[in-house]
Amino acid sequence: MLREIEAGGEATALAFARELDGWHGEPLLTPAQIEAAVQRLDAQAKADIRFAHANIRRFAEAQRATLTDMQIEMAPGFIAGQRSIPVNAAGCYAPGGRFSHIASALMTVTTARAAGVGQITACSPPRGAGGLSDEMVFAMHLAGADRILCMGGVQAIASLAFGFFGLPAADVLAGPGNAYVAEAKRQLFGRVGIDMVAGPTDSLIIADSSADAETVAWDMVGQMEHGADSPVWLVTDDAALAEAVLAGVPRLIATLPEANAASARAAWDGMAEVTLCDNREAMAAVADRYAPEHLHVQARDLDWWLGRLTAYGSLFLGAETTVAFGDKASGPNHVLPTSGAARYTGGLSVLKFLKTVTWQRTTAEAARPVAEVTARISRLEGMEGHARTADLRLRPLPR
Ligand SMILES: NC(=O)c1ccc[n+]([C@@H]2O[C@H](COP(=O)([O-])OP(=O)(O)OC[C@H]3O[C@@H](n4cnc5c(N)ncnc54)[C@H](O)[C@@H]3O)[C@@H](O)[C@H]2O)c1
Ligand SMILES: [Zn+2]
Repeated sequence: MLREIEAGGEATALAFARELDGWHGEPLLTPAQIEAAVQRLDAQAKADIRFAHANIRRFAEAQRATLTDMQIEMAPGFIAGQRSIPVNAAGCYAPGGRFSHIASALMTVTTARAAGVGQITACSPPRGAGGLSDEMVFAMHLAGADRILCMGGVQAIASLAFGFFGLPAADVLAGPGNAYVAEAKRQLFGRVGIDMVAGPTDSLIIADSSADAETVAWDMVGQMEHGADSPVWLVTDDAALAEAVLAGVPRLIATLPEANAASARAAWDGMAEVTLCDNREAMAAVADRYAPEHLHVQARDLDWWLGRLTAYGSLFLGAETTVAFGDKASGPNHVLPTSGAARYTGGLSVLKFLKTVTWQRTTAEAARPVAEVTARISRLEGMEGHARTADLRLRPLPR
């Protein structure tokens, strides 16, 4: 699809949008359409999206503030430094196939804005003949999207990367999506930056005997709603709790609306695991090995767990919080590494939209020792051209 779209251009992207999503409208929203969606949306939805946005922005801005430019004197007169520079253009994908992930729009666009990205395009697939929902448009607009593209799947990712429809070609593509979206981003990586290759969402709960079995079971069921390929794991050192959760989950699933229950049942039957351990160190070792996207601890001594656990996308400490808080509204980003990728990366942050670059500058005097060593190392390597450029710095430069 990527090859076809690159060769065929905008017309091919639009043809896929018609074929796969039944979309016959314009790809880009006009300012009037955005304004109309903002006007139509009810006050409670607006207030809730504003609440979530304010938290996500506050967290992302604090994250940005931890990154300070630096410079050091390597030797008197020789200075080297480091700066963080935002990319020029970002493309932010919010999934919209099964669910309309307005929270993903907030997570990606808000974070790109906090990083200082110049041009941000947000996109999501049309939800029926009306295109994007009013709440999706409101969320994208509030978060600071410069343009809104009503398109999903590979055709959207390609349009962002290649700069179709007058969009600035994206330097970074961010946001979760299904297997087609993830694979398109993976194949484009190198030409553009991406946040990560995201697979189906996963969650692990650590619970000791202080946990409430019904709460643990609900937290598992809630995340199993994502579907058949979304694993949820329970790790416990309390056999009675394990038995109670095993008995409780099917009962709770049955209380959900049928479509959601079907997804949760498929995840429970196909993917879920309960692991019984001897002690908390063994539980921590299991969690580190699974490196879950979401890790929720419902156990005593939360500070011990915070210090001990080393592999997760985002950590939820205590029964008072829940993974859904992070998914929707509490502040830390929900675009997170899945399928064990938390062994080597964290989730979406301002860092994914920033380039950490370095610079150097020197006086002729301070350059001398560096030039001498550079020339000798270059000659050891057989690089005479490099050596000559260093030699030049041992004499006064012509003006
Ligand atoms: N990790 C996270 O932070 C996170 C957060 C939210 C959602 N998600 C994940 O995002 C995914 C959302 O998937 P979705 O499908 O609901 O929405 P989506 O927006 O990712 O995909 C919908 C698009 O898929 C394309 N498509 C459908 N069938 C196709 C086919 N046969 N060939 C080519 N393209 C096709 C269509 O063009 C459509 O626009 C889920 O896997 C969910 O778990 C992850
Ligand atoms: Zn979730």
